[in-house]
Amino acid sequence: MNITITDLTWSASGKEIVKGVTARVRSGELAGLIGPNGSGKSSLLRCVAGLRAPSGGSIRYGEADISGWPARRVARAAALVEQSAETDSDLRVRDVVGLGRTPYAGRWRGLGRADHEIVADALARVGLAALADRSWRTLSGGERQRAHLARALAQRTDCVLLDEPTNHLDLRHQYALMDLLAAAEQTVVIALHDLSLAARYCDRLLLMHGGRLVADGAPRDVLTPERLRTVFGVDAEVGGDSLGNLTVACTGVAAEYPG
Ligand SMILES: Nc1ncnc2c1ncn2[C@@H]1O[C@H](COP(=O)(O)OP(=O)(O)OP(=O)(O)O)[C@@H](O)[C@H]1O
Repeated sequence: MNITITDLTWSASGKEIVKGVTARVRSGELAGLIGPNGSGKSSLLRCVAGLRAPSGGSIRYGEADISGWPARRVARAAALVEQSAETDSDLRVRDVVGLGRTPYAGRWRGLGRADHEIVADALARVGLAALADRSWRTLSGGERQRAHLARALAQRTDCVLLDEPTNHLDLRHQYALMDLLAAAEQTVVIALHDLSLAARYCDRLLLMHGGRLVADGAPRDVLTPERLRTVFGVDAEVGGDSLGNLTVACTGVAAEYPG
């Protein structure tokens, strides 16, 4: 399913935070949302996930404008993994992942057999099958992050939106997560700080700066040394590894950075 964002604006506390963003993520694409701290990535993702009502513009899933959609309808189309998604109560891991089935549950009934199978499959895909009956409280940060991804997978949506899902993960799990997303048939938008991961895995990159979308294209077109200096404030070398993957190596803080 395509996600079409048209002239999207979102304001909070009287301040415009997302400023007229227009972009289209095509069905099945893995799109990376990059930009410095405070550039508006999470705000944009939350609008796309229907959790924030835009102050202007529109978001369409396929041909349908989602404004006015009830949360349950949005949750059947797009799953969001938030940056520090917390789950307070002392649930088992499989119960937390089972929350992904909520948009499909009847009012008075719990999960059915098919739901339990979907939960087990999602846990297996993120490598957490062995921890299914563990208490949520006992999980490490990285295990929690993977369980939140499993919850999103269990939601069985056409779109998956992820806000910095790699930030607690060790290297192997970062690459495993990106492999999983790259192989997924869903439309994926992922906010990432790690530009090497973004360069290697994403079909295209959306670069945010100061609430605006300042570049949108293939990683090798977006990640130029000039943009890394002016947008991120770093000096960097953009090159390739022996497998032909694009690489970004920061060499230091740029001497001049307008912010
Ligand atoms: N509810 C709010 N009220 C006021 N300001 C907000 C609100 N939500 C976000 N902001 C501000 O909007 C800006 C963009 O925030 P956002 O979280 O979208 O950035 P980000 O690119 O995801 O940053 P990071 O990389 O640090 O996670 C920040 O300056 C933030 O302080």
